[in-house]
Amino acid sequence: MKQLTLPAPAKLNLFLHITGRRDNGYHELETLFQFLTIADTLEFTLNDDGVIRLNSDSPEPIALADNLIYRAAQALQPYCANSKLGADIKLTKRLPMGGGVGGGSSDAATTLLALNQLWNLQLSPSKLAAIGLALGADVPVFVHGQATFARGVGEQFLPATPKESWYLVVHPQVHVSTAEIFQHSDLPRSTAKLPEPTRHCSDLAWLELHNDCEKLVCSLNPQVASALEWLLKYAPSRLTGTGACVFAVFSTQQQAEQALRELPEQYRGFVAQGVNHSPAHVALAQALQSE
Ligand SMILES: C[C@@](CO)(OP(=O)(O)O)[C@H](O)COP(=O)(O)OP(=O)(O)OC[C@H]1O[C@@H](n2ccc(N)nc2=O)[C@H](O)[C@@H]1O
Ligand SMILES: Nc1ncnc2c1ncn2[C@@H]1O[C@H](COP(=O)(O)OP(=O)(O)O)[C@@H](O)[C@H]1O
Repeated sequence: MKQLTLPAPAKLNLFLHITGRRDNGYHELETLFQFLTIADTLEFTLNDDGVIRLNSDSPEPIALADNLIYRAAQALQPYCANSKLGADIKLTKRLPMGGGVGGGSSDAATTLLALNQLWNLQLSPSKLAAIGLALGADVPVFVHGQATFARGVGEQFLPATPKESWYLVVHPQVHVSTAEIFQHSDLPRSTAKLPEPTRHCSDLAWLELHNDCEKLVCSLNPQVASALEWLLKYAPSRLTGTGACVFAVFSTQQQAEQALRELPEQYRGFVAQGVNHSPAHVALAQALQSE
């Protein structure tokens, strides 16, 4: 295999509870991840000069050394017996950056999955997830590729099967710093741990759950508050991750598309379906089958 094109899907945190804080400052979370059908696209072409090149159409350029795609590829190079193996990578960016839909983490995970194949490394999913965790807390979820109830700081996973609803995701066009939210003194940090996580994930009792970052993010960013207020006129709605994106849940694509048509022009938005198997894994399996 010399070429591989894979999606890097978005995620939503259908809820996000903060249940404590560790001595190192990191927060203990309980959160439900589901993938979306909207994705960045990454095209990988094997080269034999040992160099990793990235060609990105991203509207917000990132220095190569900071790009999670480049960092993921670099993290795999020590596992390559043949030091002449490199990759030319083309990124088509569709996901809003730093919006709580996980685009950077997903790009990193797709890079790990693709180069594991192209460089024939045969690293297990657990090994790839461990390499990914060093790049970001959400990377392992994208590497495993299954909707997940996660506990701790990105290290305890239970497969989940939330309803594959349709979502209208709205980006209020502001940037929220994850680190700033987690450092804030007003962030609630003591939500009780869920007694029986699997029950909550399979029947999607998520309306009874919440996102502990939502109130603080809304109070610091009036644009997020007003986007959420607008969405709530249409359907149950919530913040994803630490924002800035907010989402509303609909039973049908038509309902979500209808609300999108009425989106005020100061926001950006898209409609996508929630899926419990990552589109990256579906595409990888198809590529391997047609080999
Ligand atoms: C909380 C989530 C939920 O999906 O938010 P989003 O980034 O998606 O909005 C993520 O796990 C975020 O993951 P990621 O964005 O990779 O965060 P990291 O780079 O690992 O951490 C950024 C900063 O947030 C704080 N942080 C992050 C995760 C965590 N469980 N506790 C923390 O206190 C730390 O101060 C850290 O330095
Ligand atoms: N390929 C990439 N795509 C998006 N963001 C990236 C990428 N590489 C590095 N980053 C950095 O990671 C940060 C978090 O990215 P992203 O995953 O989009 O945010 P979030 O976790 O809030 O959804 C961005 O603000 C950006 O600085």
